[in-house]
Amino acid sequence: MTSIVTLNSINKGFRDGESFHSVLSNVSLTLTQGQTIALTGPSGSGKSTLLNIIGGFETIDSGEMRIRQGDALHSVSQWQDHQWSQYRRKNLGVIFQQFNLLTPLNVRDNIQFSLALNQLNWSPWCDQLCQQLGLTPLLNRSVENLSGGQQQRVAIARALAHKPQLILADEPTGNLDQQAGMQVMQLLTDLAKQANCCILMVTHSEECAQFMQHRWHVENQQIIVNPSSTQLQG
Ligand SMILES: Nc1ncnc2c1ncn2[C@@H]1O[C@H](COP(=O)(O)OP(=O)(O)OP(=O)(O)O)[C@@H](O)[C@H]1O
Repeated sequence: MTSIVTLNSINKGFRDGESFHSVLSNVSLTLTQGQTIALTGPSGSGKSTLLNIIGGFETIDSGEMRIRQGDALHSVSQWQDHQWSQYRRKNLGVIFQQFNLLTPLNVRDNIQFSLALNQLNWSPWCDQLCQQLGLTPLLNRSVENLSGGQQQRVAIARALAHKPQLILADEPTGNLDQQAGMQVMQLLTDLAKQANCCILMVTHSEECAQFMQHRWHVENQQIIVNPSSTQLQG
């Protein structure tokens, strides 16, 4: 199994006035190529914080994070902004609950925009993505006029268009009804498998978690890998 991100004994907390609030304590984990993980845990336990650390949107207080670029894992401790930007553009796809599409643009331009950031052109893979996501007839439609399920399918196409090694998803079906949510989960997992992408997905939904191969549960500043049902209930 090829490791793409490793965290080694990392700590993260936030300062609140005079006090310090520890969120993740001495956490070690490895994300590997093609692995899919549901990240669950109580509200405020640190799920989004973990996603933000792995995406380079939050720094760690101590410990070591390493990220694969090419043939090797590199420590990010000395990375400058431009190295984080390059990592995010090339290696990362992000899917949010609120879709975060460029609303004045049509479907094709939303996907093309993300490719252009990597100096990539529209490829047969993009045609395949659109086909499987049911977006081909919608390519010239403005995204603001699409339904929630359609918009989330555009967000998935955009996140996967450059075949990133890692997809970070934060409640990707949180704004969708049950049926659209399950359809989006099926498409996301099928397409990520075709592209050999790892998915780390925050979810509060048991149905969504079932689509992932693994479950990581955040509680008491720790991550429990593949928890028992007793641990999930607390
Ligand atoms: N930028 C910040 N400044 C201060 N505190 C923060 C910041 N970001 C997160 N926190 C705190 O860290 C803790 C973990 O927050 P986080 O958003 O990671 O939780 P979560 O598990 O994703 O919660 P939810 O399921 O409610 O979205 C919370 O107590 C939150 O208030």
